[in-house]
Amino acid sequence: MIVVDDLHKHFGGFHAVDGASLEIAEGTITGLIGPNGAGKTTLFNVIAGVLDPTSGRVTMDGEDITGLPPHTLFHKGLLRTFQIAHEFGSMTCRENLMMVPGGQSGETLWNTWFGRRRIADEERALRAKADEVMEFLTIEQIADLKAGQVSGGQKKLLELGRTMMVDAKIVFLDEVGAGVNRTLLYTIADAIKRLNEERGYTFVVIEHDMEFIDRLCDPVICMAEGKVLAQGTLDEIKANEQVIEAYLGTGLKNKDKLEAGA
Ligand SMILES: Nc1ncnc2c1ncn2[C@@H]1O[C@H](COP(=O)(O)OP(=O)(O)OP(=O)(O)O)[C@@H](O)[C@H]1O
Repeated sequence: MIVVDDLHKHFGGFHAVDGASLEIAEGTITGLIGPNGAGKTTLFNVIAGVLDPTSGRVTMDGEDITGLPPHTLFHKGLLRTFQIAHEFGSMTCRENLMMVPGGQSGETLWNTWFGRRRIADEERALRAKADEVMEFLTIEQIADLKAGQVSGGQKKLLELGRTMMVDAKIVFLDEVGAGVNRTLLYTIADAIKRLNEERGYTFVVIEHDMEFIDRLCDPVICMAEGKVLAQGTLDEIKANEQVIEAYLGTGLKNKDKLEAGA
């Protein structure tokens, strides 16, 4: 589905992504792990059009999507979750979801004058969709709360919910579990699994929590120093000499991360 071929992203003389090549198969929940500074987020940002690559190629279903801007990729069904921006914190959770689909009729002056009925119909449909998404994620109870007031975990579910407002094919999740308690972490993992199984979403998940990765991901790809080191099941990755060395090379704290959940 996604093929990344010899991708480079340099910041000045620093090679954050240094010739990474990998494939994401349709229908998988692929885990992306690696020690701090391995280049995972930078790789995500290049694939999702947030950063231009220095060189290399990204294709989606055979089509070259290298360097396409996020909104173009969004319309192709490739999404990357973002934290709910501060300025949207004063809107309700439902409104945050309703804002997602672009190109609504209400956006043009013509429609403002002549299309009131259509706008009302679209708003009703959007509201129903938002409510359906919140029900799927079991967060109906926060619909009318301001997004800035809900817990960190609920915010993560809301971020995931934003990807459900459009027909996403592949979703990139960057540490959705960070700073979230275990119970909510499992709720998030469960939602990801159900979206994968019931709605056919493909996921790529960056995560440091190995238990989370273990629960969800197959295959797992390990990066270090801007390169892909290994790909396989989590057990294969954990047993890989190069992977162990890469984690050790960046200090014991990282090695503990690899072993956590073993
Ligand atoms: N805009 C930038 N300018 C300069 N250096 C950057 C920039 N963005 C990232 N880097 C550097 O690139 C390297 C890779 O960073 P990146 O965030 O992609 O790693 P990561 O694997 O996601 O790490 P972590 O697990 O800690 O989030 C880091 O050394 C980082 O400091």
